[in-house]
This record gives sequence, structure tokens and C-alpha cells, in this order.
Amino acid sequence: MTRAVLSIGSNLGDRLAHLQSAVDGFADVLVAVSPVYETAPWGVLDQADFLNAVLVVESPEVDEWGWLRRGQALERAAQRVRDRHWGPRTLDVDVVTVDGVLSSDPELLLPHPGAHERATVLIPWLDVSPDAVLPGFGPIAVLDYSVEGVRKRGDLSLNIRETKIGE
Ligand SMILES: Nc1ncnc2c1ncn2[C@@H]1O[C@H](COP(=O)(O)OP(=O)(O)OP(=O)(O)O)[C@@H](O)[C@H]1O
Ligand SMILES: Nc1nc2c(c(=O)[nH]1)N=C(CO)CN2
Repeated sequence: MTRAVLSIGSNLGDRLAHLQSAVDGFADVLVAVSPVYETAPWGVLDQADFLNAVLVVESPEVDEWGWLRRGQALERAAQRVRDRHWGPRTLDVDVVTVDGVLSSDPELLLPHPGAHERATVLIPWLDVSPDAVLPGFGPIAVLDYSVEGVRKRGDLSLNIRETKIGE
């Protein structure tokens, strides 16, 4: 069983629809979905505001590489174009943590190296997992981060697929 925390973001096109496509794409493994926040861009400042949220997912069949691949498949489905580092994107899916897994492979750094200082990750993550611990940094509830430019904007719909009894 692996449980992962994923950060999702969008600042291009129909931002809410892109986040919803990630929720729908993970519907079979969803444990929790945070509220959506509208956030001022960090890193590259001359770009549109983002919508950000956090998902908690769990599956006995998906390991850390599986979470990365599933996220990347959803980015491709959202026609994400990779041109500028930290630039505009229809959908970004970052793997923030995978329970019990540390990785220094540049293709999959765990925990995600930016997570401890990004309000765009920590604020929605605190909503769904107030007791979470970020390996190497401690409880996320006591981390220092700036909250300027982060506004709550509502909820995504949880289209968790119905499983009929007996299936
Ligand atoms: N924890 C992780 N989650 C997602 N991608 C990761 C992770 N660690 C390393 N990567 C690698 O980062 C590469 C670039 O990812 P991406 O373009 O989404 O970065 P970014 O979102 O622009 O920046 P950042 O990772 O700082 O948020 C991917 O090819 C992926 O293999
Ligand atoms: N507010 C905000 N800014 C960003 C974001 C993001 O998700 N939210 N992602 C980036 C590249 O991953 C660059 N800048």
C-alpha cells in the first residue's frame, strides 16, 4: 500500500477544469482533496495567477514511480507544453511525498525539494492532513512560509466512481 501527497496547479486555459481533470484522473485512488486556492505566481513572476490544490491518494498497486507516471500522463492529457522552467502550464502534478520513500533521483526527488517552503503546497496540504510530517523538516504545521497572495476559491467536485456491491 503506498499513500502519496500530490500538488496540482494550473495557470493556463480553463484552470479549474484542468484541476478537475486531475481529480477525475485519480478518482479510483483518491483519499482526500483540498479546497482550491488562487495563488500569486512564485519563481517566474510575470505570469498569470495559479489555482492550486493538494490530493492524497492511496493504492496497493502504485509505487512512487507509478504516481509520477500517472501525474505526467494527466499533464499530457491536458496538452501541457514544456517550454519555460517554472513557466505557465495547463496542469502540473508534483509528487510531494510518498509514505516511507526518500529519493535523490533527479527524475523523482522525494520529498519534493520545494514543498517545505511553498505556501501553495503547505496551505492546501494542511487542510487535508493537519498532522502531516515532511521528512527532513518535521510537522508541516510548524513550518515557516509566507501566505501573501493565497486566496481560498472553493472546492472541486469528487467524482469518485461508484462501486456496485458485488463488483
Ligand atoms: N517529486 C517530484 N514530482 C514531480 N516531478 C519530479 C519530482 N522530482 C523530480 N521531478 C522531475 O522534475 C522534472 C520537471 O518537472 P516539472 O517541469 O513539472 O518541474 P516544475 O513543476 O516546473 O518545477 P518544480 O518541480 O520546482 O515544481 C520532471 O521530469 C520530473 O521527472
Ligand atoms: N502560485 C504558483 N506559482 C507557481 C507554481 C504553482 O503551482 N503555483 N508552479 C510553478 C512551477 O511548478 C511556478 N510557480
